Amino acid sequence: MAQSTATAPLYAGYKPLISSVTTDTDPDPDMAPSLSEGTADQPQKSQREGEVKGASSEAQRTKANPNQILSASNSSSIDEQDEDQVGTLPLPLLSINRRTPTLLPRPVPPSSTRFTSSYNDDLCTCSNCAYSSFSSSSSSASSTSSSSTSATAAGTALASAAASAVAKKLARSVTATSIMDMPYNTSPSLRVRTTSLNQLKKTADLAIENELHVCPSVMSEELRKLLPPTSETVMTKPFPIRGERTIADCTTPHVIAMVGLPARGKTFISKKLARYLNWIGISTRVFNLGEYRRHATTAYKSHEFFRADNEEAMAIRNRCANQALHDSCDWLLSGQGSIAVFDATNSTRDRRQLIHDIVVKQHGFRLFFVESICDDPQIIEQNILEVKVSSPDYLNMNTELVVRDFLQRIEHYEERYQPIDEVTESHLSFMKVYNAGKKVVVYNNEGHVESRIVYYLMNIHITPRTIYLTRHGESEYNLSGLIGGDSNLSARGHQYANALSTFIAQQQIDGLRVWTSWMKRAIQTVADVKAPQERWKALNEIDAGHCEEMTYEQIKEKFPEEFKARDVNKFAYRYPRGESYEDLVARLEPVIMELERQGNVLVVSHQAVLRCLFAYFLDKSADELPYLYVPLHTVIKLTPVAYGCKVEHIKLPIDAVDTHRPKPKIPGDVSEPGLDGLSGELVAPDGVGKVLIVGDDVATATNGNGGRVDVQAHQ
Ligand SMILES: O=P(O)(O)OC[C@H]1O[C@@](CO)(OP(=O)(O)O)[C@@H](O)[C@@H]1O
Repeated sequence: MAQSTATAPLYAGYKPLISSVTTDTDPDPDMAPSLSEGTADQPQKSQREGEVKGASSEAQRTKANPNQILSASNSSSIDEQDEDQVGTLPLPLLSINRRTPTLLPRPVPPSSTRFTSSYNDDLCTCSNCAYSSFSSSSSSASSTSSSSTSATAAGTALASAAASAVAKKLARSVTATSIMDMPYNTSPSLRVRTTSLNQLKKTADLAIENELHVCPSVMSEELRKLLPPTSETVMTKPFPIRGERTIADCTTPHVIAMVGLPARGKTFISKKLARYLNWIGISTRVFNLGEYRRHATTAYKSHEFFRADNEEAMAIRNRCANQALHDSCDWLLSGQGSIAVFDATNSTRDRRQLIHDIVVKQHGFRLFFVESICDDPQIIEQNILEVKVSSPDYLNMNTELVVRDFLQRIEHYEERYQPIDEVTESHLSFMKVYNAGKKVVVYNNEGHVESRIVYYLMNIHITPRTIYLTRHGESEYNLSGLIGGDSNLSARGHQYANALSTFIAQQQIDGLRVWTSWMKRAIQTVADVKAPQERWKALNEIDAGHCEEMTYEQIKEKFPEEFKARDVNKFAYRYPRGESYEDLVARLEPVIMELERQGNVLVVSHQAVLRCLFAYFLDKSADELPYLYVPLHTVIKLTPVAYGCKVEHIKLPIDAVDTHRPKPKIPGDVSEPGLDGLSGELVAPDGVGKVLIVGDDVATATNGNGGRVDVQAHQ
């Protein structure tokens, strides 16, 4: 609804031009009352002038207010618009006017079937299928159609109706074409949409140029391709990208409420899910009830606190739950975020009903429950040992005591636990994950965001594994400071390839798989690595478009404004005819999804691509992402632990140039330090990361042992 309200101003100024459409004697006054305002006698010349004037003022308006364009560009908003408003656009109506006499009479559909979003349902103007579109229409429509072959007065009226209908359809196209005037810096998502809207414009032009009355079913293949998108032809990217989601997919805030007994991995799921959603551009925050409880109470003493008959404690727990839930909703209401994950046990029906009342009934948000069910004692014990022993609740308590206390805590919850029930809670939307993903049940899945969450949670696993990330060896272009391209490795790059294969062999990694981009420098780097290899085009380096194979200095000289713009917002900046980091994240989503499914993997890719992958594992923001330090000749070892990821940097001792360009203080400045020598920092997040430099023996072995490297000091 908000969308159609927002689109209204786009049409507001066009009423006078409607007067040019006079042959439309639409029998249905609801359809387009404004269409009857004009006269048939106005000369075509003035009509054309009006047409041009209208078009240019439309363009100006469009430029002036991209927000309106946003609304208009949304295909659903176009489809849902008030037909009156749509019918007021001038441009194609004139063309239709000229061609009206050639239109064949055809049946008028019942008003309820008119102007649906698919052209297959449109009024068809060819004699071939006068009946086909509306074969199920009312009998009066059918009887009208029986006389369609004779050019009677009724037929003429019908032809006008048809012309009007087609005009309206084209009016939509013209509404859409105005989007082509959008400013260059419009969000990438809109620019992608423009592609399909360009098609709409061509549709209008071509349809006018060609025989407008030709039915899609008899149109040439080429012309049909240019028709407005239908559910079959609609052009979208495989994955929407950051920012776009917040506009399009996530307009309704969501609360994801966890359900389950303690030690069922709820916090693991919450944190991991939030990391993923933030990475794909949906602002997400976890509200953990345990933290509220710790804040509201003095030091935790024992499981007694969680007894169902401990009224005092129960009052505190309920207060904390209310507070956490209200904070989640307030955060969503403030517009800072799109998804709040309410990480609590929510283990009774009453609690879930309360959440539903507040989230859905009071605020009108979407609510999705994720219940984690686990009856595998091994998984539960592992969970307690991994995350509960180090919990602030159990500071300085020995492991055995912790396990015993925690198991008793679980028992208290079990007394009152009511798993989500499909019958009594059939109004809820939820998924159940059994034994860390062995089985998944989805119920009342309500939309795109939920679907993505379900898909993601179906892919993650908790089997221990390690991911190794490395850039290719130093390339010839790295040596000369050129970006992009597809050059070979330098001599030192080949040395790194040798050292890497030895290092990997030394690690004796179980079931290792090697993934590389399609670029020569990446493939050459793993030539000697003994493991199954896969090439991913998605791992190719960022496409620098017109700036490919140039140095930063050359870009600055040739495209100074572009160069500066990239420094201002490196994440969102898209190279002319190339890509942005934002695009990269979208392109890499399938890679992340597959990485989540896999065991041990070595990924050999490029500076920008690895920054994106690294940011996912390290939960880095869009601002930090394009500046993460990913130096050459260094292996980044990622080991998932508890709620995060352990990071180790293993630098193999082969020199390489430093290609990192830190964010300059002044956008566009290339004189900043950092272009030579080490400029970035190896990231050691949360104190768990380590920088490891492999000993000199590797270099010696590389040089003096026919490529057989003896790697040792990397633990
Ligand atoms: O985004 P910035 O910091 O420019 O880094 C990306 C650049 O890194 C480079 C090297 O400069 O990657 P790589 O050598 O890993 O393929 C370029 O090809 C690429 O354009």
